[in-house]
Amino acid sequence: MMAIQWFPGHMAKARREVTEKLKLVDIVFELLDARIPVSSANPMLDELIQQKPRIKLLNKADMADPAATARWLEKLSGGNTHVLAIDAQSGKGLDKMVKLAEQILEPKWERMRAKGIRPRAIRAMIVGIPNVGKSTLINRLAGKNIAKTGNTPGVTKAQAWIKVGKTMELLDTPGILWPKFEDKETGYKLALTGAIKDTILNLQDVSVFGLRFLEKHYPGTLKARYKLEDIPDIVPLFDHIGRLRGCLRAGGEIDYDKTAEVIIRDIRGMKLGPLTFDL
Ligand SMILES: Nc1nc2c(ncn2[C@@H]2O[C@H](COP(=O)(O)OP(=O)(O)OP(=O)(O)O)[C@@H](O)[C@H]2O)c(=O)[nH]1
Repeated sequence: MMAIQWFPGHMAKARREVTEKLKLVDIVFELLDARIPVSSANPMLDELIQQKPRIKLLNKADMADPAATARWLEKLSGGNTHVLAIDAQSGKGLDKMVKLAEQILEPKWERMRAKGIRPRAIRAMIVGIPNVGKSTLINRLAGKNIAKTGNTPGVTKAQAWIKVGKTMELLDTPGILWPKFEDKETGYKLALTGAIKDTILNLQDVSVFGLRFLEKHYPGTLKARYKLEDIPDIVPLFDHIGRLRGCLRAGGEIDYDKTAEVIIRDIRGMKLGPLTFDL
């Protein structure tokens, strides 16, 4: 995972790089995290892409609440927006993304054929925030490990294309854009899904947000995981989980930092099952 701190200079550079790459492609795959389809979007992408065809991919669908994913697929698609749920790690849904791209670009290809131009491969790129699964997806589509994780600042290199089947060529490096920094809640969701570094937010705050979210939206799951009859207030809840999981200091007191880590690790590690945080 790339450890990016998004300072204004980095944002400007990322924007420039994505803008350059966009000129080379016919279609953009916007990779989103199926657990946070709204919070994992980059706030500037619409402006950068403008009228270029785009397919939104809800990745890590295996980690998201299937009912919520079904609702998001319906809600986000319509008009010019196409959405698919995928799982880049296992490869689920990837055949559909190539077919959908062919379908979207068919009118353009038809026009080329009508002018007597021999159709070339569709050129595509992947964009997304850190840790959303860009490299995993590129590697999957390539069928071998040729996509590199991360990039080297200051080193400009020629773009290389990966052949995906007979009809598509994919840029071998993804466009990396920053996540939203709009409000605390978005930040917590990004932290719970591993999109931002653990040092950016206070882990106790992140875990408290997680527990309150679970209490509200997935109470049965919360109770089952931590052997609760009822869900108590936040401090006794922390005490209970800390004791249950052995997060204790030398004197026997509950170690809240450790407890927070355990809760976050449980959520990220799917110990509470598949969850969606944008509902
Ligand atoms: N469960 C699950 N995990 C996934 C999926 N796709 C990617 N991952 C995992 O998510 C983590 C991040 O994946 P990467 O492919 O490195 O993400 P990236 O977007 O290239 O990350 P950066 O290099 O930070 O920009 C890895 O641990 C992957 O194994 C998926 O569909 N399901």
